[in-house]
Formats: sequence, C-alpha cells, structure tokens
Amino acid sequence: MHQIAMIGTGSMGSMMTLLFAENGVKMSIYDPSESNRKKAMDKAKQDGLESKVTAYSDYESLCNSLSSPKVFFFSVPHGSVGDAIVDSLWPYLEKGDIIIDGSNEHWENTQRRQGKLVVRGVGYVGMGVSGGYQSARGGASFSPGGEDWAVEAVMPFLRTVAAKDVEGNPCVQKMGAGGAGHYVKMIHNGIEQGMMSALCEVWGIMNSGLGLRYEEIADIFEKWNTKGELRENFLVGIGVDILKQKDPENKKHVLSEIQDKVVQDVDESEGTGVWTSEEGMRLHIPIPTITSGHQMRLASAYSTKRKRVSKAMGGRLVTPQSIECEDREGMIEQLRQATYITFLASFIQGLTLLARADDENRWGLDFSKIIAIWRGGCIIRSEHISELFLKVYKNASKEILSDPLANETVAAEFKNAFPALKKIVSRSIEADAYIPTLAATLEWLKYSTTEEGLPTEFEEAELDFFGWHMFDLKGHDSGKAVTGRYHFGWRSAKGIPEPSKIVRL
Ligand SMILES: NC(=O)C1=CN([C@@H]2O[C@H](COP(=O)(O)OP(=O)(O)OC[C@H]3O[C@@H](n4cnc5c(N)ncnc54)[C@H](OP(=O)(O)O)[C@@H]3O)[C@@H](O)[C@H]2O)C=CC1
Ligand SMILES: O=C(CO)[C@H](O)[C@H](O)COP(=O)(O)O
Repeated sequence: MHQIAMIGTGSMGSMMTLLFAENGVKMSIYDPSESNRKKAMDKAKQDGLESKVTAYSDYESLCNSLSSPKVFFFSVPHGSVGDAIVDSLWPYLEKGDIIIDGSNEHWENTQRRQGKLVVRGVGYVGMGVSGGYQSARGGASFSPGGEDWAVEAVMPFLRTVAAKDVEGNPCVQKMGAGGAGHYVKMIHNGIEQGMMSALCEVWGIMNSGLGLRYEEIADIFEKWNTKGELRENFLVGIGVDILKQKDPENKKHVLSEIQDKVVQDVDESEGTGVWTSEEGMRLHIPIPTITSGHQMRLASAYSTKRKRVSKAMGGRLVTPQSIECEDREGMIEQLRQATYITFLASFIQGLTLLARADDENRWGLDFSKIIAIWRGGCIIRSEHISELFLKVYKNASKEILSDPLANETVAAEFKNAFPALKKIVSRSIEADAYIPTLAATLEWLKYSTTEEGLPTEFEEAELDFFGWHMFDLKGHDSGKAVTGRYHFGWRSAKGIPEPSKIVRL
C-alpha cells in the first residue's frame, strides 16, 4: 500500500498519519478544520515527514491525489459523520477502492455502509484501533472486519504498522465479516471500562481508606505491575505515572487537580461503553462488572445533579472513612487479588457477550486471535491474562467458547481470589468506599456459580402468582432456559376456579 487518504486528523488520525508516512506510505490528509490540518502538517514537519504528507481542503482534490485503487482511512467521530463522509466520497469512488474505518463506529453502522458500498464494488473495512494516541504513533492493536478481499488487501500493510506483542507478533488479525471488527473493539472498550473503574475504586480505597499517599500507591502499583497476575498490565502501569506526575507550575500532583467527572458517554463523543451495555441486555448476557463501572461513570458526569441531591439530603450521605487495619500489607495483597479478579471478570463477561454475538451473526470469530491482538499496543493488555486466555482458547470446546467461566483454570483463578474480594468488599462497605465493580463482581460470582438455591425461586413463585408464568419443579429441571410446565392456583381471579395443587400444563 503506497498511498492512503487519512480523513480526520485529530488525536488519532494525526498520529497514524505520521506512523504510516514513516512506513513509506504517501499520505493525503483531509480534515474540515483548517487548524487541525495545519497542526497535522506541523507534526509531520517536526518529524521530518513533510515530503510524505500533503493536506487537502476538499474531497475532490483529496481523491484526485490518489491513484487507483484508492484507499481511505477514517479516524472521525462515530455516527452521522461517517455517513456524511461516505456521501461526500461517493462521486469519486470506483470498483476496488477500500475504506478502512478506524473510528470507534457502531458495528451496525459499519454493516449498513458495507451494504451500501458493496454495489459499487468498494470494500469497507470496519476496524478497531486500540492504544490511544501514543500507540497510534508507535503501533496500535487493530481488529479489521469486512469482506475477505478487502481485509486481505490491507492486512500486509497493517502487519507492518501494528504494535508487536512480547513475542514480536503483529497485533492485527482478520476478525470476520460485516461489523465483526468494530464489535470486537466495542467489547475491548467495555472490558476497558470495567477495568478502569476497578482500578479507580482500588485507588480510592488506598487513598481515602488506608490514607496512603500518591507516591506510596505508585510504588504498590509498580510492584503489582512487575510480577504476578497484574504484571505488564497497561492500565496499572500508566497508573504509576499518573500518581507520580506533578504540575510543574504549582508542584501539586496533577491527579489532585482533576475534577471527578467522566463525560464522554453523556456528551456522546464516545459510544462504545453504552453500546456494550445495550448489547449485554439485548443478548441476555450478564455483564455487571462492565455496566456497574459504566454507571458510576455516567453518574459522575452530572456534578450539578450530585450537588443538588446532596443538598436535599442535608449534606453528603457518605464520606469515605479511614479503614482500621492491623495487617496493612495483608490488606494490600487482598486489594491486588480483588483488582485481578475484577479485571478477569470484565474479560470473561466481555468475551461471553462476544461469543453470543458471534453465534448470532455467524462471524466465525477465532478467540485465540482476539486474545493475540490484545496482547500488545492496546489499552487492556495484561500479560498474565493474555497467557491465561491463550491456554483457555487453545482447542476449547464449544461449551467453553460460549462460557469461558466454566473453564477449570479460569474457575480456579476466581476461587483462589474470591475470599480476598469478599474481604475487600465488606470492609469497603463499612468504610463507605465507592466500589461498584468490586461489589458487582462479587455478586456476579456468587450467583453465576450457584448450582441450585438462588432466591429467584421466590421471584418465580411471585411471577406465577400474578401472571400465570409457570415454573419448573426441583428435580425436574430440563436445564434449558425455557418456560416451566407447572402452575399453582395461588389465588383465583373473581369466579374463575384455580387448581388447588401444583399442576403440569
Ligand atoms: N482518542 C483515543 O484514545 C481513541 C479514539 N478512537 C476513535 O478514533 C476516532 C477519532 O478519535 P480522536 O482522534 O480521539 O478524536 P478527535 O476529535 O481528536 O479527532 C476526530 C477528527 O475528526 C474530525 N471530523 C469531525 N467531523 C468530520 C467530518 N465531517 N469529516 C471529516 N473529519 C471530521 C474532527 O475535526 P474537528 O476537530 O474540527 O471536529 C477531528 O479532527 C473516534 O472514533 C474515536 O472513538 C479509537 C481509539 C482510541
Ligand atoms: O477507544 C479508546 C481506547 O480503546 C479510546 O480511548 C476511547 O476514547 C475510550 O472511550 P470509552 O472509554 O468511552 O470507551
């Protein structure tokens, strides 16, 4: 691939422009904002790549600058922006042209555009790009999906610019047809959000509960990141830098100056977390670690609302207390284990959802390949977890593919760390610490691993009482998620006789 048109030269697009140019590609760039185009050109100059990069201010000249078949790369906001760009390119598209959409696009938008472009013989590759702008510059993790011919055509180039894992393998693999690539990236981001919330909760417990200073927490995270289950975990690693960084002007920690608001879901600049939660509900897969973290983040965005409610309560309902602890080292080890299994829960939930979507869409995803591309470059990279899943998915049965929590090695990891998570959750509740993902993971583990004896038998009775929804009988469970065959006449509707014993219908 000798020439690419980059559309959207913001944080990611400008960095990938440099990465691609550095790898010998002649880059034509377009962005509606003149100042963004200028910034991108300035960066190219700075890196000695100006001869490889040319900016265009309209689509006609952008397209005229390319030889056939033309290759476009989108790095733009999701939704209507991508549609508008496809419409603008429409007059210039020819059979054999390829669009690589490297934005975080909704997988159904990707499939809709693929359907529209297929009649023109244009390939539309929906591709997740992970790793943030630093990886976009140095090599990111890519998950391309779409028509075989189009994905195959771009794979050799992607292999050269992708991040490399610890064994030197490029972090890019063909995912599947349609919107598979963007779906995989959406799941990646869902997992990422569960993990980020867990880590911020644990940071909060250490800081407010144990009274540890930022530098002390940085040292702990550094140790965690060096060996054991959290080794070479990207989020823990950057946590160390975040905890050490001081504002050169006032010498305060930068972190201490940051407002507690995450707004990118609420302002709709990003959508992947919302879509993951929606997909979990649509496909009936419990993903509480992911959704609970996401929900705290949603609430965090509304700072005015939080103030208003707090005022209505005559002051804040809770203030995290200090945690009295005789064995501080022991508690820090429990926190490490709790972090690890909450991360692992986020992975398992995301992968279980992905398996269900794969089943629905018949993408034929290869889960070993997905784990492989998440081993380098990306935000959720975590060496122990990657190694664990590479083993799990090697020759995995159909049952384990759809239910990785039932793998014995995975189950042993959870069983081992469960007591630590339980201790941390109960101490944190006592101390009013914020622990949505830790608590949700604990409950998820409890109810997902109980063979029989959930309190939902009471719920099933209530449903049958008021709605004639029927139930299964203990000892006669078919094991299938289908309506039970039994009913009891709990209370008759006016004048209508009801069975006075359990009846099979
Ligand atoms: N930041 C990150 O860590 C990652 C982001 N992504 C995804 O990559 C994409 C780009 O993200 P990021 O670089 O952070 O975002 P930015 O906002 O920095 O960049 C988006 C660029 O697209 C431009 N743009 C807006 N509307 C149009 C249009 N109609 N036609 C062409 N260009 C347009 C924007 O211009 P203007 O500024 O004038 O609006 C901006 O330059 C998003 O989909 C994001 O979800 C993926 C992985 C990581
Ligand atoms: O895609 C990304 C990383 O993988 C981007 O950083 C994105 O901004 C994360 O957004 P969100 O937390 O809303 O998923």
